[in-house]
Amino acid sequence: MAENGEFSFTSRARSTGRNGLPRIQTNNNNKETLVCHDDSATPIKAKTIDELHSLQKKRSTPSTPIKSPLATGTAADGSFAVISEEERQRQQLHASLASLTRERGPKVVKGDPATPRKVDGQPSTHSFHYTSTPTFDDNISDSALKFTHVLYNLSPAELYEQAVKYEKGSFITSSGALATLSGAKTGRSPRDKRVVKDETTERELWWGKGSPNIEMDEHTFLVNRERAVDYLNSLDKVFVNDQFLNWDPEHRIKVRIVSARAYHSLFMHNMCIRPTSEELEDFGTPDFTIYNAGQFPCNRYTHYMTSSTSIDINLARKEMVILGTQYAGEMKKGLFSLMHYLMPKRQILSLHSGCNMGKDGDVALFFGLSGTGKTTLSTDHNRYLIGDDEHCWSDNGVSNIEGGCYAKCIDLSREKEPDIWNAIKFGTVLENIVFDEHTREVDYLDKSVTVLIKVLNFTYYLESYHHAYWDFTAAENTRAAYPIEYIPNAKIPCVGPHPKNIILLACDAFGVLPPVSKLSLEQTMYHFISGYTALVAGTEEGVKEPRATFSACFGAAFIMLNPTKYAAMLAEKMQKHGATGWLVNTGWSGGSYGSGNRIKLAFTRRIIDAIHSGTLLEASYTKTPVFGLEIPTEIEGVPSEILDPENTWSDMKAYKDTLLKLGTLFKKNFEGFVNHKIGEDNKLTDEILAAGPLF
Ligand SMILES: Nc1ncnc2c1ncn2[C@@H]1O[C@H](COP(=O)(O)OP(=O)(O)O)[C@@H](O)[C@H]1O
Ligand SMILES: C=C(OP(=O)(O)O)C(=O)O
Ligand SMILES: [Ca+2]
Ligand SMILES: [Mn+2]
Repeated sequence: MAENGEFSFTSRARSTGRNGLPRIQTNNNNKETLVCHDDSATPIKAKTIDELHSLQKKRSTPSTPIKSPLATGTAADGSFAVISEEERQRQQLHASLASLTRERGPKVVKGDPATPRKVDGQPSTHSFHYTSTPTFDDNISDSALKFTHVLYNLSPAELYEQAVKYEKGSFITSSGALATLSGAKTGRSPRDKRVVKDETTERELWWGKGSPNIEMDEHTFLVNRERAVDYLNSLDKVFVNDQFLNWDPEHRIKVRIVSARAYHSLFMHNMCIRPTSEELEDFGTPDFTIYNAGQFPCNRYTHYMTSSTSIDINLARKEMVILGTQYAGEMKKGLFSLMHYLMPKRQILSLHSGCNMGKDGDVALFFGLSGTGKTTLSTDHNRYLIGDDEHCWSDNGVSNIEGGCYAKCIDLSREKEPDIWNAIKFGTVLENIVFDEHTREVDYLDKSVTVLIKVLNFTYYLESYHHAYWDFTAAENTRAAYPIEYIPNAKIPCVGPHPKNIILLACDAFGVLPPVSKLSLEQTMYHFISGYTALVAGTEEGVKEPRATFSACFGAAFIMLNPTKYAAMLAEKMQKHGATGWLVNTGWSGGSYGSGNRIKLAFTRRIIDAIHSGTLLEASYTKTPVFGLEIPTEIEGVPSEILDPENTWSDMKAYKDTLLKLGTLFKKNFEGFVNHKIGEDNKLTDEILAAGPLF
């Protein structure tokens, strides 16, 4: 017989029950009651499982004292009506989701349909309370009667749960990041980006050859908008994010993002500026709204539609519609296009650049096309990160447009990029990466998901001439999106003084541009307008060759006005603030792709260090043929022989041919700009022209 006081089989005589089975006794002293009694735990308040679960979640406390439930507002007829703050917000959301052609619907309800809210107490910032909570049955009704549940500004934890529960391909990785799939598109679709041409935009925007703005009319926009809104309303629930763009408080823009996926909502939560609870309560009407119905295609019978994807911007309506692509970068870069329109109107220059600041307040901008190193090089353990991709330069200095970073993570390593590596944790969205099914450890070398898409793009090629281009942005485009504060030395608020160094990044897969050259103002403008890079894309399996890309202002896909407008503003600002321009090749050395190698990241970092510290400005220089670039003879930590590409190629004829080939490509590209005036007179324009390759 056990005497340890925990439990024992007691003697038959004393404990046999009606069925003759011995009772279990936990306490020898408790002979009277003879019930199982666990007194090791403290008693809990809940009497039922449901009650217990209700204790698990504490209601968010409103950040400001609850406003009187009855606030005054003005009704449409001008009379004073009494509406609550809740009702005002509901009407706001309803307006965002309403059809423009149907009078009834949708019925907008805040909160998850799967977890109906209790009707009691005070309103919280995150849920509305209704006397009759809709059930799933309501959704079997027709479109005018069904409920659309709005999941409004959910937290990352809530979005994780939504993603893992309802979205195929969503998993938590070993470091806590949310792994997602963006579907068939793993990069942007620049040939499917359309802008409504109306009287104003016809006059103001850049149209025609070289412009990223493919025209569409207002009516077609509305057809696509309705398609997106109908799709969103057909769902049980949609996600709504209300957030900000631009850390400059004077020029902050309020954006609303309506989307169907938790992935999209979390992505934008990370990428836009997150409002405080107070700011959210006073958010009001957004300045711009995105309708992301990316899972749903556009209709090829609709005028202007050349594929099943369309990303449509209507500046007059302050709206953007996404159909047929779930690549989240479309939203971020779509808003960037908007800023490229709004900011120059206010004499503020919008820039496709990374930005960081030294301990002494020296600011550097990093311009470059996708994959040239803006994110990698602006993330620098010895400097404050202002932002990795989109900035504004105003009379006050620089400000980041975004609240997060979007890093490429192909071949990412902890050793080479520790800050980005460590940012991939809970809250971070990881797109299209591959992980171990059991340990959930990510294999950053694995390109399987994005490689598969190369084949898909080839299918598009057969389907339509419009897609007869190589999609550079999609290949090997695995990505991580994280809030900027995940980088330990982020500068919050993300603003800084006027830049001292303007670094133009080019990934020259031809291997003929020097690792670094110091530029005159005219050369800076020439290379800024050219916007050169050459990446490598596999055309057929096993055959890879560099291809030159020229993208005005290092971001032609996003600019709205003629490139000369931005160029003139940059020249004026650089002159006024005495900034120095640099051209840094983060691409190949010792030969083109195939024979040479990509310049080691460690060497590029030493080059950038020397720019920041000012030592490179003091170095001695020689001039290169063809491009006329000033190259330093020595940089600490970098082998001197690689500073002049001529020294690194073994085949001198091949080097000279390649150099001339690239020079010719530059000249040809610039022909498109020779007739445009930059700045007040023709003097600067002529000087910029003369700053290009001469041979
Ligand atoms: N010398 C180098 N300089 C910069 N990046 C390099 C270099 N060598 C390799 N890389 C890789 O190139 C990629 C640059 O991408 P990223 O910084 O995201 O570009 P961007 O932000 O301009 O699109 C990263 O994956 C980085 O690791
Ligand atoms: C998000 C993008 O930006 P980048 O590659 O310049 O970082 C993109 O081009 O899709
Ligand atoms: Ca980037
Ligand atoms: Mn970018």
